[in-house]
Amino acid sequence: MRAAPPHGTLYTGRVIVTIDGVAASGKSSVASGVARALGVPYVSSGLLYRAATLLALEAGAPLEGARALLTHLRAHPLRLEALPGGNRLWAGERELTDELHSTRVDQGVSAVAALPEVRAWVDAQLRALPEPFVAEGRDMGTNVFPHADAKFYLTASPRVRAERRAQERPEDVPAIEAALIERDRRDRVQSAPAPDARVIDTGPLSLEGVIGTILAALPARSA
Ligand SMILES: Nc1ncnc2c1ncn2[C@@H]1O[C@H](COP(=O)(O)OP(=O)(O)OP(=O)(O)O)[C@@H](O)[C@H]1O
Ligand SMILES: Nc1ccn([C@@H]2O[C@H](COP(=O)(O)O)[C@@H](O)[C@H]2O)c(=O)n1
Repeated sequence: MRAAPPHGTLYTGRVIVTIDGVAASGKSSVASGVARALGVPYVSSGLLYRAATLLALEAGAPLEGARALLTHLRAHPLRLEALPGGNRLWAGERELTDELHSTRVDQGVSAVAALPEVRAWVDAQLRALPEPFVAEGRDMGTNVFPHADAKFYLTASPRVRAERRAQERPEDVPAIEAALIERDRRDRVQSAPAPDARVIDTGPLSLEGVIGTILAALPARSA
């Protein structure tokens, strides 16, 4: 069932909203809430990088070797399923979703995401998606959808993000914080906010507060 959108109409037609930000800043939770309110799907670009990383780790392929990785991806095509309740990632008949947020994928994914060939592979899949949708990641508003209708960029201090993530992971807060800082450093090249993005510090806000801030900032649409 679709939630009521903020302006009394569902978003329809060719509309893209981008939500980028640093690691664990709330991108997927916020994108999901915004998309539900608008009655549109959301897509988590990070899942494609995570899935490529998981397959490479399982195959024992070097994470820095684009050629071997892309050969593997062509042999095992990935499918991103953008459902209202969340994104699911499939490799053929096998669902990978629950395996994509492990610590080993967290640690390897930035190396894979640094490969231009892998970025082009992800970008092509995202640009083929039918609008409307909400897209979240690092470079949705800059590189992939520079023409997006509305752009947001989420931040929060490493400590706040680590405390939130500690509810989901076995590691303690200092270890998670150190890993987030390192992942931000490795992802820095593709993680700059778009000049026309609204930057939101989620630190003092609840999840509902961030979602409400974004919905209030969206241009009204007619059905
Ligand atoms: N404003 C908020 N207030 C409280 N908790 C939040 C807020 N935003 C997100 N969270 C919580 O923080 C955690 C991380 O959020 P989420 O997974 O959506 O971040 P992400 O940016 O998509 O992470 P990643 O970059 O690792 O994929 C989740 O447990 C989520 O519920
Ligand atoms: N647009 C994007 C999205 C993600 N990445 C890389 O994938 C990693 C996992 O992404 P999450 O959003 O799930 O944290 C991330 O650390 C980046 O290495 C990217 O480069 N561009």
